[in-house]
Amino acid sequence: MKQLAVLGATGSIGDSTLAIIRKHPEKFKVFALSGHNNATKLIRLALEFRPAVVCVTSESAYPEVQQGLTASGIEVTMGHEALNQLVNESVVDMVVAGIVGNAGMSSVMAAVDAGKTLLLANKESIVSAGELVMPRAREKGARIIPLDSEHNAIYQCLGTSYQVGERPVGVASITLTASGGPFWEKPLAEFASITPEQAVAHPRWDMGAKISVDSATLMNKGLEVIEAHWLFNMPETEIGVMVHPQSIIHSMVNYLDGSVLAQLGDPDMQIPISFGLGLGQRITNNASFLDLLSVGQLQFTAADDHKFPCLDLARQAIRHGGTAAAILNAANEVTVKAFLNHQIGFLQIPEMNDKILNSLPIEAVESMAQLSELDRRVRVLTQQLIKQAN
Ligand SMILES: NC(=O)C1=CN([C@@H]2O[C@H](COP(=O)(O)OP(=O)(O)OC[C@H]3O[C@@H](n4cnc5c(N)ncnc54)[C@H](OP(=O)(O)O)[C@@H]3O)[C@@H](O)[C@H]2O)C=CC1
Ligand SMILES: CC(=O)[C@@H](O)[C@H](O)COP(=O)(O)O
Ligand SMILES: [Mn+2]
Repeated sequence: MKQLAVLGATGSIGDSTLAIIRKHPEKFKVFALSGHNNATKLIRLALEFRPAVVCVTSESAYPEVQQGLTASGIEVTMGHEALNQLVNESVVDMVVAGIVGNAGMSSVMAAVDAGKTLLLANKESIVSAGELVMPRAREKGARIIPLDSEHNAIYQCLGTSYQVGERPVGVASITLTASGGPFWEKPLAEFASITPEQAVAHPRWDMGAKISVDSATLMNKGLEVIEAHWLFNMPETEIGVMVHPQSIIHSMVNYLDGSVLAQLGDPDMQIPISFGLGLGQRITNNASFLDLLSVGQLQFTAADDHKFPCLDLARQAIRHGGTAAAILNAANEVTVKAFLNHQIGFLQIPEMNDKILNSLPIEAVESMAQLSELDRRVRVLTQQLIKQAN
């Protein structure tokens, strides 16, 4: 029986994870759940899964959750410090990192520091702090299993002896597939009028709002190139991106001898998450089986950097090195939120991300404290830029 801490349990990754756990009560026990603002859902999940601890990271949602769980005997804690403590509990075998954004960074580092098995969906923490997280994972013996569908696909193709963080042997390059998002075929001239409602309507995946907007700008693919750079220890030049609108091939490994291995499946996060939860062993989930005859055709095209500049911004950030990716990531979190709140237009997301990335000094990455302070500073500067534009 594996004891799990499911962070971001109230979100989309939380939903997919808990749907698999529901199927395997003999294999998994939920030790802890975390949520931020959605008190009602967190209470409901806690009463269903009966964890020992529930952590509410938002101060304003805490009283409601505490009250809702008083009679249950479940311990309710509050804040990110408390979250890091529960991740560190000796009984925890696996941590599912399903928090969105840089807010997940300290708990990812806490899991790595505690030498836990980390099932990683929260890509932003690796984008910002990969230079610190990866060596610390090696030092502490923490096993990282990527849940992000592309990275999980690469991980599956690399085989069971591969350890995340190693440079894969015999590999010339990897290719990350991208759906292209909802605007792949839309003319650039129409981008200025794109609404948040249109942007979150992803054609293939059912995900949270932030990652859905990232998919629409192709920043998601940019963040994934940076994530792959750290997880697979590969240079940016060996990480290709190909638009594949059907989202059936989740990514590919191009071996030195010309062989290409790919992982295929219906676009359902339960597939990569169940591979992670099973620690490489196949366990059942609720996903459908792929029927290629009904899919019919698989298409591939090159990414369009002119229409979607965010992908290239991410490549620039890797080439700059140091704190560049953390700057880009923080700016993007703020611009995406402003777009979702109707404060800026769709085209201003890449424009402002570019402006922030290319106006701040880039430093060597030294500590988590430095990255947290930088994150705070970039958010303030990006907010100022948004204010000036309005
Ligand atoms: N959804 C997907 O299919 C995929 C997601 N990912 C990655 O997984 C992560 C989660 O994405 P997704 O599940 O879609 O996002 P959601 O928006 O659906 O869920 C986000 C979760 O994080 C919690 N949360 C939000 N803000 C904070 C905060 N400041 N501190 C602590 N917790 C917070 C939310 O709590 P609450 O709702 O209670 O406020 C919720 O539990 C992202 O990094 C994303 O890029 C990667 C691949 C696929
Ligand atoms: C499910 C998943 O891993 C997402 O990151 C997905 O890849 C988003 O789709 P895009 O390819 O459109 O970014
Ligand atoms: Mn992905």
